[in-house]
Amino acid sequence: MRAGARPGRPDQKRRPSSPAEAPGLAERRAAAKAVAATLAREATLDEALAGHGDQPLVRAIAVTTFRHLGTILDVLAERMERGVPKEPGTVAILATGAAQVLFLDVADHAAVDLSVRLAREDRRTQHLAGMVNAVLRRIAREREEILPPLSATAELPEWLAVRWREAYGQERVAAIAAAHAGGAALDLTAKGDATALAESVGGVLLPTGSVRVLDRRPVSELPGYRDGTFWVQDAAAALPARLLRPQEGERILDLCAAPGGKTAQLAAAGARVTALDRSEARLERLHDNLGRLGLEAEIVCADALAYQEEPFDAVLLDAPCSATGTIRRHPDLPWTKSEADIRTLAAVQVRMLDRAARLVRPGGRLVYCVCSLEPEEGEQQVRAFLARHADFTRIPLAPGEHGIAAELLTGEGDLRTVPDHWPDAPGAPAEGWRPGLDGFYAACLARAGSPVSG
Ligand SMILES: C[S@@+](CC[C@H](N)C(=O)[O-])C[C@H]1O[C@@H](n2cnc3c(N)ncnc32)[C@H](O)[C@@H]1O
Repeated sequence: MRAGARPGRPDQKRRPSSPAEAPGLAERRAAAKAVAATLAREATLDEALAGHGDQPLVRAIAVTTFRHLGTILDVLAERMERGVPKEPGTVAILATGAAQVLFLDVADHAAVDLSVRLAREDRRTQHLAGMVNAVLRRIAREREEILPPLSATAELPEWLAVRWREAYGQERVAAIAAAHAGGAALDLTAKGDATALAESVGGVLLPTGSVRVLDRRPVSELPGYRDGTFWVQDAAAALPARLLRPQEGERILDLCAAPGGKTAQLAAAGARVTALDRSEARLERLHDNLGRLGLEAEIVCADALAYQEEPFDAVLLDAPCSATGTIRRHPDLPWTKSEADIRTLAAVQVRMLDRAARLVRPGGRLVYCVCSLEPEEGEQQVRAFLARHADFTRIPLAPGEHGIAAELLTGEGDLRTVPDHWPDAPGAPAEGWRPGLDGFYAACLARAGSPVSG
């Protein structure tokens, strides 16, 4: 597969619209299909939307549907005597129709009429066309009473709201949900001088060393992109590699490396990096990314759980996780993950951490991180690891180290970022500031001993 290509599904390809087809129907069909495939867990929303990059309306409808799915499902349920059907194709037609009526600048008659046409053209939903018409018309009539004031927390599925209330409290959950609505900023990591990068792209140099872009130009149009002077990486995602303190010439293993944001940081610091991942397609992206940046790493396609090698000076484990810290970018996540997924992932993380520990030389360092807000995948995981491995201790972060303020640290000195961090520009006010950080957890651990004694 070409590097960067995503697996497509034949039925997601754009059909040429026939001369008789109503204007805008092809876009609604593509959006509803992408939403249905995502709800059915056949693809992530990004994968389902691949191939529609030149159709902003398709993306806008699908993304808006997921951003407001909590409200939309409540609104539908209140207006459907028998409840909202479960079949993903039907939910997608109703939900994309409601998203247009409630949240997008689309004429009601177009939103309703095209949704009804979509229902009619599929034999599984033909019989529901009348119901789609009635429900969406009613939502359009009642829009004024439905809309203000909306609670951001209502956009979260109940299972996630409940567990976050327990972990973070009601106030923080409301702030996180509000941050989801705003989407994510564009952050860059500089290969070299971050101050010069901030100046050249007209961005803000963040205290942690990343650069936040203030305008909305496409990345490839930013000065220095072609020359490989930076890569896109959320400011929180850039912190775990900093916690590892990579040194020139050190052998470092990046254990779940693709597509390579953290590998690039380690290589740019002069470390000799082994970048391991089990996904060949994602490693191709890593290879291409390093190529653009003029950086090098040994690339290994293998299962981390079976990998054996001479122990390294340091290991970075960016473990596969529920990714609930990245909902600003992936609004479909809460609707396609479950508590069971978190339990399954947490069990894999235990095994990965134990494997990673064996790959750290005596006296070496291990950084564990996840882009998840779930304590089972973060704080609890490291506490349990330290209880299992008496030869490892935590290296706590002091407030201010790496530019990380106390509010981004746990009581134990680990990193814990949440999407509502940095509502205002840290340091000086910045015009056009876009708030927020991905939710990340990271801990730096040291193995006892010295290289000589090992
Ligand atoms: C969170 S992503 C890594 C992101 C990457 N560190 C970066 O900064 O660009 C997790 C990665 O783990 C990989 N992965 C999942 N299970 C794995 C396994 N058993 N062995 C190796 N890689 C695995 C996935 O393919 C995925 O690329």
